[in-house]
Amino acid sequence: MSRNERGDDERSSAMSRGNIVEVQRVTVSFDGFKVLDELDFSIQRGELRFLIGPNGAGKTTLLDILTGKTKPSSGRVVFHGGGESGQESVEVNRLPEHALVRLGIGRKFQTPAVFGSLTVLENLEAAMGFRESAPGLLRGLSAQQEREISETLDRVGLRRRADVRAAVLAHGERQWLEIGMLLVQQPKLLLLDEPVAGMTRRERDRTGELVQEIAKQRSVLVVEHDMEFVRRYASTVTVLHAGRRLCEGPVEEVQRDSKVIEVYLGRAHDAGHARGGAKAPVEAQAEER
Ligand SMILES: Nc1ncnc2c1ncn2[C@@H]1O[C@H](COP(=O)(O)OP(=O)(O)OP(=O)(O)O)[C@@H](O)[C@H]1O
Repeated sequence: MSRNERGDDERSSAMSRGNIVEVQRVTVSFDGFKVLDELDFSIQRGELRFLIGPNGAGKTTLLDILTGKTKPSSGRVVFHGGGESGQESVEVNRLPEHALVRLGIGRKFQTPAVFGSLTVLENLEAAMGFRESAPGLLRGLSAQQEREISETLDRVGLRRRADVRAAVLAHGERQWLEIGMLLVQQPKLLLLDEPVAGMTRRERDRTGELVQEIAKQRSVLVVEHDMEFVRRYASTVTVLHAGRRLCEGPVEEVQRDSKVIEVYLGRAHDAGHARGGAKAPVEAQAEER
């Protein structure tokens, strides 16, 4: 190996030490159509990353790849949060979804998956139980776990709603409860799919602050169409288009990029006439409800 090659190798291993997950030349094809096209993508430890792009760009498919729901046609996904140390590299494609959840890849879908008949507190306890093995569950929660649940109630702002049944929560509260349920499972990488969809402005602001708070302790990837929210709470943004990375960088740079304006942001001003069936970013939701 030449000195140059060794240098490249060392640099790439130094880079991967800083990354929690790496998507390496991943292609996903459905009926010969490439939804992800030799995509390279990574997220650093402790990073808050936003992912935007027109409809059909492959954003959801990328989340599916990261959680093991969809297996790539080629390429690989490496999660650097495995093993006892929480630093070991694990190949995502080789593990079933539930194993990846236990390893620390947590995902929140657009529709909250909370138990309506249970209270907020009971939902958090149930989620904590999922972290445990069956014998652990039978022993009940430890004092430490109860402390964690209590801290989570404060973090997601649901302390005063602890004994309320989840079925009667407001839309925003239900979303925060689900985020809380993910947090008690201690994910190292948290994936949020359009977390502010359908929220009022106040709920969006609280969610933005919550997401930034969470990202101080773990890596977070947020898929979002609401550009007002992205501008306000994102630092680094990746723009996906036709299964490839179109642009990546600070939000101020990304929104000035002519390619991004052409394929995505420009459509905000032409929402009713978006080309190729693409949906415009949700600027209108920024209005006070
Ligand atoms: N299981 C599947 N079988 C066939 N085609 C699929 C499947 N899943 C996704 N696709 C196609 O892959 C493309 C990308 O879809 P994907 O949902 O990843 O895009 P997206 O960027 O998340 O879009 P949106 O913003 O609308 O959620 C779309 O054309 C979609 O129809």
